[in-house]
Amino acid sequence: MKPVVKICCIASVDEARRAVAAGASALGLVSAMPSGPGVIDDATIAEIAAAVPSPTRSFLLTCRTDAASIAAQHAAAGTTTLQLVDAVAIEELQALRTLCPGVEIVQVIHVTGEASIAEAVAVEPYVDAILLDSGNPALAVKELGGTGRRHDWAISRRIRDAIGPLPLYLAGGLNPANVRQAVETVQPYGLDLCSGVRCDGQLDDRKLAAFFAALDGV
Ligand SMILES: O=C(O)c1ccccc1NCC(=O)[C@H](O)[C@H](O)COP(=O)(O)O
Repeated sequence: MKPVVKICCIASVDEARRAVAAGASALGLVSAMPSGPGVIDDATIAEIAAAVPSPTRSFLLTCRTDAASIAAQHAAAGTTTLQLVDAVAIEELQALRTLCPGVEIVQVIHVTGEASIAEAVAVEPYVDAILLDSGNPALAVKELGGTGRRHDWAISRRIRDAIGPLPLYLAGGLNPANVRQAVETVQPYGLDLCSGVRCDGQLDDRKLAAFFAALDGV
């Protein structure tokens, strides 16, 4: 089945509309992060989320790790989905379920090596989807996304096979030239990208169209 596409680092209502028109079924709104090119302020996140037409989903990307704080941020943002870009303790994931009933929770795993497989398997029972990305949370200034880098898709495929039917998104350096190989290798439920459809930080309609055209051929 052809993967759904989430366009991330959306920075304005205009970018949101253009991404949806191109074929995106989800949009990513990046809140305060230790690093990265896609961060926008909380007021802009709420403005864009309110303008996203149903059934398009709006993902709030947060690096917070305590349930109460994440739930408060999500309520203020008005988004449909939570994307946790840093590791969150199991007890906090359980608390988040109670605090945000009905809200889809997507946990990011940064694929840094074989240990990432066990990390994904450990969180699988507590989340609605896993998103594999290419950050490096071990750095002094954490990298938690928007790197434009690929990771080892062979490990991503092993994670796909290890977590059973749970939806799996693939992110990290995806672009029109490599998306076909990415889908054939990993067989993800969804694709997520930021830098591959941008020029000088701005969403680029030609790159967007090229990405969806490349996906049509998969
Ligand atoms: O873009 C950022 O600044 C960012 C920072 C911290 C966490 C996530 C961030 N971006 C959101 C995403 O989920 C990206 O789509 C994902 O990391 C892939 O980015 P890219 O490799 O540039 O396609």
